[in-house]
Amino acid sequence: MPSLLELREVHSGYPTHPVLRGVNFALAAGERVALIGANGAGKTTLLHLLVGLVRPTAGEVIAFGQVRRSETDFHAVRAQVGLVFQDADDQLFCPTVLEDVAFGPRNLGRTSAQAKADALDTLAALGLAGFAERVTYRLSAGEKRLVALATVLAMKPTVLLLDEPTNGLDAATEARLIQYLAALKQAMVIVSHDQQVLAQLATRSVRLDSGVLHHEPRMNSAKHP
Ligand SMILES: Nc1ncnc2c1ncn2[C@@H]1O[C@H](COP(=O)(O)OP(=O)(O)OP(=O)(O)O)[C@@H](O)[C@H]1O
Repeated sequence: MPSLLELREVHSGYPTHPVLRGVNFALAAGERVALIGANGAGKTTLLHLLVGLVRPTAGEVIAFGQVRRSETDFHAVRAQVGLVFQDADDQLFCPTVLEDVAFGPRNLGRTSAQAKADALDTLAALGLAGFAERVTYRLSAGEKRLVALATVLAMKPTVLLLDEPTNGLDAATEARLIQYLAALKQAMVIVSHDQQVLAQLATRSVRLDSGVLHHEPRMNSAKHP
């Protein structure tokens, strides 16, 4: 099966130090891959490479069968690949929750009525019905995390990249979120240190260590979609 997203021999880093050294990674349809590794291992960097927010110093990024290099290339990728940032404050910038969640669908060219409907549907599906008129900056950290996820899901992306999606959630909300994500058909990469995510959601995992990506044995406990 052709990959949705792929990194081939990718190197990345900053003038002071290398972060990734020759990483090979491929995400296929239906997979939910957990990306694990110590703090500072380069997990966020890897997600950002997949959507062109960080560019490789060597190697190739391939999305939907095409090598992507320019900002225009990645603009098209970002219309189909939804990234939920590690810090929800990087995702939310509108006065109200509804405006934030409708922003993405509207930006993709949907009518304002359709964007609003998509936003309200997504909020309801995430158990956030009633949040539409809330003031975004006054939400709790956990509420912000769920709304940040809603901003991405409302765009109905083909692929989801989730950077520590369960951080700061209470146990009941986390369980509900995992169940919700497990029912989605989209392929996803999930950066997580959370055992529940690994056990219940991931279909396999990869681990970054000293800039090298290790492919872990396949997991059996999570159900494949
Ligand atoms: N703009 C930058 N300039 C210099 N170094 C950076 C920059 N952004 C990230 N780094 C460094 O790159 C390394 C990888 O960072 P990254 O955020 O990808 O790690 P991570 O595995 O996601 O970490 P965590 O689990 O703590 O979120 C870290 O050492 C970080 O300090």
